[in-house]
Amino acid sequence: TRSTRPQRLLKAVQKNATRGDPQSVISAIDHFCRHSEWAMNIGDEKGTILDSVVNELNPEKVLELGTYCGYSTVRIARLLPPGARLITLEFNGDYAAIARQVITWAGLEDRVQLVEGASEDWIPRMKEHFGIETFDLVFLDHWKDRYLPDTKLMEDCGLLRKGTVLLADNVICPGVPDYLQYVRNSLSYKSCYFKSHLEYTKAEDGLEKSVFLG
Ligand SMILES: CNc1ncnc2c1ncn2[C@@H]1O[C@H](/C=C/CNC(=O)c2cc(-c3ccc(F)cc3)cc(O)c2O)[C@H](F)[C@H]1O
Ligand SMILES: [Mg+2]
Repeated sequence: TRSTRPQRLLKAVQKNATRGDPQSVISAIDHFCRHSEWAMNIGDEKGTILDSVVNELNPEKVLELGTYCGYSTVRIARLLPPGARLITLEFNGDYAAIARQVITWAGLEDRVQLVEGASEDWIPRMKEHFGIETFDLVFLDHWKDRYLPDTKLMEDCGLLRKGTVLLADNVICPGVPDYLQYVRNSLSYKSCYFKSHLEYTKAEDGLEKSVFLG
């Protein structure tokens, strides 16, 4: 039967990227998505904004909601010091299998913990299962109607501390209106919008960076 797009994306990485070289993995995926088949990775333009937020924070503990093929996982993990940890949640087994291979091709498997499961099931287990008290950075890029409930769940589970940064993809396209309204009006967050474009297109999109104030 015909291969899937994530399988073809992985093939492009294995063909065009150098093992152990995260930048070549990023470039191979961006080239594939720009010239062969569009895929919903954050992409190179918004990816540069993600990079700057990670570099500014120098986070020890990072949570990613929605791994997909692992593109943003590689972007974030390549900037982390060896002692730091990125936990990424993905409940689609096919996507998780592809992402594991992409992350390993980049040579970043020792900094990344890919958990195959749903965010709503695993957010409440971060303390007892991973020994994580709070996160320094959370990257939201999963189902758009889950950004807000999962943010409230993270608050309730005590996973956010004064200064924790939430970075949300797609706040314009496809859009996350309920989440935006919440973080922009809540007294518990200082929020700002980074205007950009939908990956590999000219359509507007952007990232919302929200600092939890405790
Ligand atoms: C709900 N809890 C979950 N737990 C674990 N993994 C999850 C969970 N929910 C989803 N996943 C996992 O997270 C991923 C979901 C990504 C969804 N992303 C998008 O839809 C998305 C869409 C566009 C887009 C824009 C314009 C257009 F014309 C078409 C598409 C652009 C983007 O950058 C996106 O991120 C994965 F697929 C799913 O299994
Ligand atoms: Mg996205």
